[in-house]
Amino acid sequence: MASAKGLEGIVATQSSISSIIDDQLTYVGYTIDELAENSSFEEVIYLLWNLKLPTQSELDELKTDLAANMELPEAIIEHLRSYDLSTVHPMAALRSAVSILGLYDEEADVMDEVANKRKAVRLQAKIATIVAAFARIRKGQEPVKPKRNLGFAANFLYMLNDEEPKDIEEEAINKALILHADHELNASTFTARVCVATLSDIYSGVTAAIGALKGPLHGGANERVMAMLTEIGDEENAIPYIKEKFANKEKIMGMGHRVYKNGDPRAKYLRDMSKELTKITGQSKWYNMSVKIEAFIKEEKGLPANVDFYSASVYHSLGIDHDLFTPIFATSRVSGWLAHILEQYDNNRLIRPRAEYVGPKTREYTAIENR
Ligand SMILES: CC(=O)SCCNC(=O)CCNC(=O)[C@H](O)C(C)(C)COP(=O)(O)OP(=O)(O)OC[C@H]1O[C@@H](n2cnc3c(N)ncnc32)[C@H](O)[C@@H]1OP(=O)(O)O
Ligand SMILES: O=C([O-])CC(=O)C(=O)O
Repeated sequence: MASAKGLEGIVATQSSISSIIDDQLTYVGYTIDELAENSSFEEVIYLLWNLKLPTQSELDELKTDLAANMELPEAIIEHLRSYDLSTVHPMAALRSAVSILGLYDEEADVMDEVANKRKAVRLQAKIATIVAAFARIRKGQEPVKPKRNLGFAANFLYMLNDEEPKDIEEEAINKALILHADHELNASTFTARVCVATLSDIYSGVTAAIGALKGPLHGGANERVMAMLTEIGDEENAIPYIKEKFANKEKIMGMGHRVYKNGDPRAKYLRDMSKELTKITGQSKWYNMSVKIEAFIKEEKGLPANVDFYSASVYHSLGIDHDLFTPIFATSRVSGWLAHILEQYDNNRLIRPRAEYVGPKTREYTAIENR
């Protein structure tokens, strides 16, 4: 039985949600380009969960439902307050809070399709609030309740900053949320599907997925990109810094991808946003540095920038704390996880691959006193 390390190239399921073909990403057949240019995040959520674009009234209903479900049970706020706020990473806080959220949902273990869709709305809505509330609590600020008249992107920024965002800020977050929403069988989505294929509940699936997204080889890379840019500090240090990383055989965060070998189609939108936003904030150096690094790594190693690379300078320009970058990714990707969870339930079979055994051949047991 031969194995494929990291399951590279293995087709593990069929899915109607998103596809990556010839370096083009589509959600339910619509290119990411059309969606990024024209749609709202709520429209994309509807698309991923229903496999069709909403009519205006369907979209209005989803928006109303999401806004109505954003508020957190007081018990979750109390849990967030109880963490060691000086050390707990927001992704760890989010992972734990989502698990705890399941304890307060009477329908958590109800498995019918309609109840699962209701839970999907509740989870999608509340994850944004958990991220914003935790960010404020750890600064000694009170959490801000969502406003029913704001869209998802604007509400998230409002709850984070206690101030309604400017149009350009709302547009940037809306586009980033669209671009991160789904990505075929990435590691966290696969994790979610493996979990719920045992017929475990939605909260377990999303909790497991958050754990997988947190790692630096996946969603956790965006925070580390900003740490790297900060360490580099100035444009002229960029190439010597990367050369040293190469000499030490260290990986450059935000570069490379398992599937895209010629370029991640999401990166160009984030690159453009980074250019615009860093210019507005008078901090073009982050963009200039990023462009230099991207070109050098492409030239030296043939590796493209992935979605995490330019999202770092985009979120930084919006004044967002660096350790919230991956939780923002989760706030978007939960829409994709939920779509895949619903799809998995719809046509389920336990996911249980095999391992190629490479340990010692069968041996005789030695009694403990003779070892
Ligand atoms: C949303 C997302 O999850 S996007 C990915 C976010 N993750 C990152 O940005 C972390 C940095 N990137 C990486 O670690 C990898 O490119 C991954 C994890 C994304 C993909 O990994 P894999 O498909 O397993 O590629 P793998 O690690 O085998 O790399 C192939 C070769 O390219 C090199 N390589 C890949 N990525 C990088 C990188 N970022 N920096 C330097 N070298 C790299 C590897 O060292 C390896 O070289 P070798 O053949 O000489 O040993
Ligand atoms: O697909 C992957 O392996 C990682 C990725 O880009 C994502 O999850 O958006």
